[in-house]
Parts: sequence; C-alpha cells; structure tokens
Amino acid sequence: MPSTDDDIAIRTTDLRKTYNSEVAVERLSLAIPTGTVYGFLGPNGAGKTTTMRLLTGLTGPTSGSVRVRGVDVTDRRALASRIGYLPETPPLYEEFSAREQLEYVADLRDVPQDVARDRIDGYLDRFDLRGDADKRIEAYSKGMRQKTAFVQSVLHDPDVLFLDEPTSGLDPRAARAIRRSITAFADRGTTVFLSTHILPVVEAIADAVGVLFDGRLVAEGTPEEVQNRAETGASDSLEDAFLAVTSDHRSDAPHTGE
Ligand SMILES: Nc1ncnc2c1ncn2[C@@H]1O[C@H](COP(=O)(O)OP(=O)(O)OP(=O)(O)O)[C@@H](O)[C@H]1O
Repeated sequence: MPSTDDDIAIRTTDLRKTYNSEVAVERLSLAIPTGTVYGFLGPNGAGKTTTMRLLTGLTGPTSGSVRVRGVDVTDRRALASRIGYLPETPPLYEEFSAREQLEYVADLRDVPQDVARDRIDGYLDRFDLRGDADKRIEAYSKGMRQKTAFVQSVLHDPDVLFLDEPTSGLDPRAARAIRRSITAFADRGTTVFLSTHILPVVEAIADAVGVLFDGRLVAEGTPEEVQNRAETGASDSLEDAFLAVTSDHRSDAPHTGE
C-alpha cells in the first residue's frame, strides 16, 4: 500500500539547491516515517546543513519540494508549532539567563505559562542547569549553551525535531542525557532528524540512516543494512560503512584534497 502523509513525517521530492555554480543538494528524495530517528551522515561539505535548512523552510530550494507532517514547508506559520530545530549555531540572547531565554521561547511558541514553567524546571533539572538557570548566558560554557539550546528546541513538544550535532561540546553525562531525551521523544512518536559526525550516537539510537555525499544520497537503510551494503569485510561498524560508501563515490568528486 502506498504510504500517505500520515505515515510519512518528512517527504522531499527531487530536492535541489545550488549556490551560484555550486550544487549543495542534488535530487534528494526522502520519505521518513513518523516516529523514526533518522541519522543523517556525510563528510564535511556534503550538504547536511543545507538540507536541514531546506527541511525547516529556512532556505528555499532551487527546485523540488518539502512536506513535513503533510505541510509544505513554505507555510512557515503552520509549521512553526510542529517542528523544533537545533541549528549548528543556536540563537541565544547573551543578556538573558537560561530561564529567561526558555520562558521567552515558550511564550513565542504559545506554550501556556503553567505548562512552560513545569517543563522548564523539569529540563533544567535533567540537564543539571538548575543552579545556573538565573545567570546570564554570556557567562555560560559551550556545553551549558548547547544544553539550553536543545531545551529551547523541544519546549513546545514538536512533532518533528531537527538536530544538528546536538551533543557537540557536551561532556559524557550531558551527551547521555540528550541521547536519552531523543530516544524518549521517538518512543512517544516524535520524528527526529539527526545530523552528526558522532557515529556511535547514530549506531546507538537511529532506526534509519542516510549518507549524503556531494549533495547526493549515496546510501540509506537501517544501520545494519547500510553496514551490510557497504561490504566492509570483517570489522562491521557504521564508521567502516561510512568510509566505504563515501570513498566509493570519491572518484566522482572533482577534487578530494587528499
Ligand atoms: N550560503 C552559502 N553560500 C554559498 N555556498 C554555500 C552556502 N551554504 C553552503 N554552501 C556550500 O554548499 C555545500 C554544502 O555545505 P553544507 O554546509 O550544507 O555542508 P555540511 O554537510 O553541513 O558540512 P559540515 O559537515 O562541514 O558542516 C558546500 O560546498 C558549501 O560551501
């Protein structure tokens, strides 16, 4: 039976994005089922951030289309309450405290005040931020900023969550708290689109993996399928598979720098 927009949380059709003569994303067609944790992999410059920006409607495609939960991403108003986005460089107000930042974002997303207060307290505890919650963000470490930014992306309980390197700069305890949160969201039916270079994280929590190389999807499937397809031999890890599928295509690249 063909899948419908009810089952498919993220659907892209022949997505293409160019910057002048540079092709950043080429003929990308994705159909990611609701509730999936999708690990989005690719070497530096492959087009992952560009894809995230296309999927969240922050940049328009040169051609092709994107629907998230059945809504065309050009309809930003309809989409805002349904998606959460943690970008590579999260927007935080330096002069705010974490609590002020989170209250501000909850208000923007129309989360009722009492619900917001409870959620914020819960997240501040879970991420060991409660003691620093009233300090200005300008005095925060990279990890404290990253945790605050993660919380702000999930405060409104979005249906689809886009995360760009969510565990970047985090110590093992904080990274584990984020991984557990991602899994808990997915268990409740949230779809998580996760871009990261940390392959063990993908191995641990992703249901499906897509590998982008030079703007094109060069492998897709469960982590096991991608590993098997790469035929890496004895040591079957996602890292071996990643290196195999991206080097298979390396000869097509105009210049590898190696
Ligand atoms: N605003 C822009 N203007 C021009 N070119 C851009 C722009 N954004 C991205 N590109 C180009 O598009 C290609 C893909 O970049 P992108 O940032 O999407 O890759 P990435 O996979 O996220 O890389 P990384 O893992 O290093 O963050 C690169 O060649 C990059 O130079």
